[in-house]
Amino acid sequence: AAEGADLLKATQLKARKKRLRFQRSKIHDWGLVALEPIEAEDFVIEYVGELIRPRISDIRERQYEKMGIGSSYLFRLDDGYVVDATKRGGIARFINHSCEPNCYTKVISVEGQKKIFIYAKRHISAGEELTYNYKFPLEEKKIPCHCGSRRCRGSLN
Ligand SMILES: Nc1ncnc2c1ncn2[C@@H]1O[C@H](CN(CC[C@H](N)C(=O)O)CC2CN(CCC(c3ccccc3)c3ccccc3)C2)[C@@H](O)[C@H]1O
Repeated sequence: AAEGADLLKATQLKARKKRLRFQRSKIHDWGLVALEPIEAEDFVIEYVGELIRPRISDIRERQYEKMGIGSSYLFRLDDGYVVDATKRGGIARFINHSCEPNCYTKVISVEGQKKIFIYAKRHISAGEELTYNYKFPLEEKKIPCHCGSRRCRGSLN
């Protein structure tokens, strides 16, 4: 808990709002682009959504599949909890996956409330699309990856 609070304070200190914009992506549909340079390890944005329990997320996942909107505004946490950005989400839900990402995610629990923060893995120039590794579990049905990086694994899952 202490570690979470310190990390949250450090994040808030470094969290001078980064100017970001969602726009058409070369990777997939819409993506999130940095409008200003971002330094390595800088806090970029929080993945905001509703924190839902595993059972609820299964029900919603089936709902979204039925509505044909895919389940991927869902950010799965290690303990099975899910942050669902489908209905009430921040623009972080537009960040695409890359096999050589320029950001990484960190889950911090503060007073029992889990928050997902996205940090820069390296210096990001203005105009670059933000990406992180989705770390999707391996599945039979592959989603081809269009990240375009040299060491692309070819699929998201
Ligand atoms: N490297 C990559 N290579 C190939 N594909 C990649 C890569 N990275 C991400 N993706 C794709 O992006 C997905 C993740 N995505 C990241 C952002 C995305 N680019 C986007 O433009 O939304 C968020 C999800 C995309 N979905 C959109 C639903 C939308 C909808 C559905 C049907 C018809 C119209 C609209 C919807 C709208 C309103 C409410 C609910 C759903 C959610 C991955 O699951 C994968 O399909």
